[in-house]
Amino acid sequence: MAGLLPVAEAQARVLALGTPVPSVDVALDAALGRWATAPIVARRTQPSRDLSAMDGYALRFADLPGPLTVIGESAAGAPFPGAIAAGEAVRIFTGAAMPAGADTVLVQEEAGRDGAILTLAGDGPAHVGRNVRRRGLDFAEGDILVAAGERLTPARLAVAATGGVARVPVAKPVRVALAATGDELVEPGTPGDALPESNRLLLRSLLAGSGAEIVDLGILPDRLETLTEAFATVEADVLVTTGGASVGDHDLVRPALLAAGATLDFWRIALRPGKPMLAGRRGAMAVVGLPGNPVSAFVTALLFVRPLVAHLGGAAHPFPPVSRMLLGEDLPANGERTDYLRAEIRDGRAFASTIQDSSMLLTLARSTCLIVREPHAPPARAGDSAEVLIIA
Ligand SMILES: Nc1nc2c(c(=O)[nH]1)N[C@H]1C(S)=C(S)[C@@H](COP(=O)(O)OP(=O)(O)OC[C@H]3O[C@@H](n4cnc5c(N)ncnc54)[C@H](O)[C@@H]3O)O[C@H]1N2
Ligand code: MOO
Repeated sequence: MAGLLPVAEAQARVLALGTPVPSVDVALDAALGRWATAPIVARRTQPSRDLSAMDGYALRFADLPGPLTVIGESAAGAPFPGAIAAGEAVRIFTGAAMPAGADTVLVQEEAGRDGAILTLAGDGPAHVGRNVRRRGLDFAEGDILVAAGERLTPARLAVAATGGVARVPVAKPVRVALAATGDELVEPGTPGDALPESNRLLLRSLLAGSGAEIVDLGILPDRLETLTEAFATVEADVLVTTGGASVGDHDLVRPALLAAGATLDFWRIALRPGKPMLAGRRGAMAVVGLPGNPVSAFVTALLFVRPLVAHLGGAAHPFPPVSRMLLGEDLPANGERTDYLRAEIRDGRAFASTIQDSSMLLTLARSTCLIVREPHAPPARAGDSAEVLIIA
């Protein structure tokens, strides 16, 4: 279709519309889901000294099979103060410091104990150093624990804490203004038969846990003056609208944005669902106008809005990761738009839903992935490998 922007080009242009957000240091507890804006470097070595990996006896490997004399105890947080000499052992527990002179731990299941006398009751350690965690096994002071641009996952926060880091550099919250448009829409839970508005909830949920701060503009009516006023006065890093993006007489988002002083970068993408998406700027604020159909709003939010917010939040890899999956059924040749087919994964295979209508939320809700079909892709066969985006 002439004039429609390819998806990858549209994605690059949307990222370029954003204005970088400054960094700030926050406590680890406030950083989950955000991105490190600078490398997080270990301030300590882990473990900071040689530790036992097991409950048992610290000894000198050369002294085995013994018998040995137990001269004391080393517990985590209460190390044995002295050193062991030839023929001696120290009772030791997991995580406790190795006493000076010991090089190996005999696990207690393979030890015989009679008073202070320790004997070998099994095969014993296979080699010197067995069951000892050497100083620096995990990382050393100065090592990079989290690279700039990486997401702060639970494990990365835990390694930062272990590295002696209490505050981490992240982007300030990205302010995302959300506006639904449409005279037919009511807030969810409103009695009656009117259409509950669901796109803002979808967007809030997709952005949850990424450090975004939502500026809620609510449901706006299909009135040019009201939309213009809202778009001209909102203050945010990103404005996301839904609905009113197409060509109907009541599709007023584009004229309202222009009247509000925004400039449009593009309108309409070679994408199904989501063709009528538009993008531009008003001053330093990026503007993304999503189509109103809920599935179109979901797909465009996944491909454009969440990556833009991640990019402004410092993400090195803001786009949704692509996986591969075998197709469960044949697929017909594709048309000129990149298609994101709602599909379910069963037994490791992706089955596309029979009806791919962009208004059908239940189909989307039941889907676990989107099958990506490139423009003009030839027919595909069951068992072929296909690109998918995992969505649930
Ligand atoms: N003559 C043409 N008509 C349409 C075209 C076209 O190229 N030529 N494109 C179609 C495509 S593709 C899409 S997608 C839709 C998108 O249109 P709009 O962005 O203008 O969306 P609306 O008309 O406002 O709404 C579409 C549909 O979705 C419902 N909706 C809207 N907002 C919400 C919301 N926040 N929560 C729940 N549901 C919502 C709305 O009631 C409509 O049913 O245009 C095609 N038309
Ligand atoms: O391309 Mo529209 O987004 O499907 O229904």
